Amino acid sequence: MPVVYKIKHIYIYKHLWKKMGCAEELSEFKHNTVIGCHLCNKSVCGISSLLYSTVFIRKIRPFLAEHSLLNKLIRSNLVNTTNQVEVLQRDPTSPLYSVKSFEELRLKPQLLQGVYAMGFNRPSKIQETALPMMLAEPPQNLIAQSQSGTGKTAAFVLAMLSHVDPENKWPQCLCVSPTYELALQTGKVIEQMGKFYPEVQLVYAIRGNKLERGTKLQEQVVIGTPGTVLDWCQKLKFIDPRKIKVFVLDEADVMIATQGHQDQSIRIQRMLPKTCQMLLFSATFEDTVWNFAKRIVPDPNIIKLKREEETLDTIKQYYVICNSKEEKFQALCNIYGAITIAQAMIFCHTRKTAGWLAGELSREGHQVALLSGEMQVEQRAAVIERFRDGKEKVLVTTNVCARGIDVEQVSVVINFDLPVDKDGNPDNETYLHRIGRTGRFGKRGLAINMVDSRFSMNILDRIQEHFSKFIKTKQMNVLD
Ligand SMILES: Nc1ncnc2c1ncn2[C@@H]1O[C@H](COP(=O)(O)OP(=O)(O)OP(=O)(O)O)[C@@H](O)[C@H]1O
Repeated sequence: MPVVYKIKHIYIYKHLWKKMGCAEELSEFKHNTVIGCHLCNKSVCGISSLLYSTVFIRKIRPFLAEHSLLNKLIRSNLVNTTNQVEVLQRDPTSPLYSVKSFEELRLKPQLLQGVYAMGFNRPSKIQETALPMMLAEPPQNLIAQSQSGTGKTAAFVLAMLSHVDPENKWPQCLCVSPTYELALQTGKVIEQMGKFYPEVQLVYAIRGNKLERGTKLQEQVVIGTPGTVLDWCQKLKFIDPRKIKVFVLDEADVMIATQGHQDQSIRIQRMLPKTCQMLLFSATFEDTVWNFAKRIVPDPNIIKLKREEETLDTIKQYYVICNSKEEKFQALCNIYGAITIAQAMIFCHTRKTAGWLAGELSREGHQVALLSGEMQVEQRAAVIERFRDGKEKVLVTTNVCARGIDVEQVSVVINFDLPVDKDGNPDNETYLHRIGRTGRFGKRGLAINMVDSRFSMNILDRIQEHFSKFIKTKQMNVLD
């Protein structure tokens, strides 16, 4: 029997360590997660800390591939961060902090089962604070803000499922999402959370889901995009809006950034009964979002963050200086090995740059996915699905998927171009949404901003000022 080191439930065999050609002392990797292959009883080491593991990972990559362990390696990142989440949940300053358990939130047993099956141990701050308000009798309206990836979706999904009367076979909860992809994603959470509550059914009011004229929906929960939901309520009459008990507006900031969505949402809201509970969630609350929120949610409870609380400390932010687009590309190639240990998203300002970058990376032999606005929504959803499954490690995109998309393995976000609005001013909300694709629910994340001109440096300075957050500079080779 070889000597086995046990580090946090996972094993490493000493003889294999040497065989893999690892000259480094084991102690150097003390804090790392180590994984073993259960199938062939061999083992290999995986490292959770992204940055100082690159060389090591390169060395063991062939071994991992041989034993189909690449996916487990990514999982090992998650194993370690479970501890991180638990630590954060005990820190009163963290958005994941909670004093209550899910039991204390008085959820239905079927939902409690669903929550635990999803691997949630404790609620986050937003879940702990918002759920009692949302579940109170009589129902209360709520406008709520919480940082990206802190469990807002899970919070309102639990509220909706708690309010459904499964005996009544008609739509009772209506959730409006700003995009097709987000509607699908939230729908998945509803399906997972409601897994042990099969009497409650869900239907998607999204483009492509064509129902026969005269259909009267029996599903109790409807999730969709504003245009289709409006049609289903008004023109096609699949939904009787007067019977809706809970109305959720998710990602309100994204909603109002999209032409026509604000108007459609208000028209839907006007058809709902006065007694309907209105819930509005957003990660950012600029004045425009506030005005919209107050118009749509009468007499609300409000949960709001201070500006300096909006960014998450678990996401480390840096910037690197390059002199041109080509230099940015070269810099990206240099750290490619590091960013593909887990998954990365690269944001560009235009479809043209995104297309160019994805093409260049592919020419260099890197396997990347491209997601941009001109693609059909179904095509976009398929790209996201492949990325979520880890089939591609790098997703090059524009703002089209900056917001709301939840892929937990994303550990690096790169702003190939900094986000600016149409007047050339910093787009702070988009910045927050983009970097929020990493650091999901307490996981560590890295955001790298590529600065290639005085103009972009000025944008970055203004972003730092806005969030009162100092962003450090780094040399690209140091990042590697
Ligand atoms: N209590 C919990 N315990 C563990 N994981 C959780 C918990 N609540 C949510 N999560 C997980 O955290 C991740 C982020 O949650 P969610 O998508 O609900 O965040 P969000 O605040 O809606 O994010 P965004 O602002 O980007 O839309 C998801 O993968 C979700 O499964």
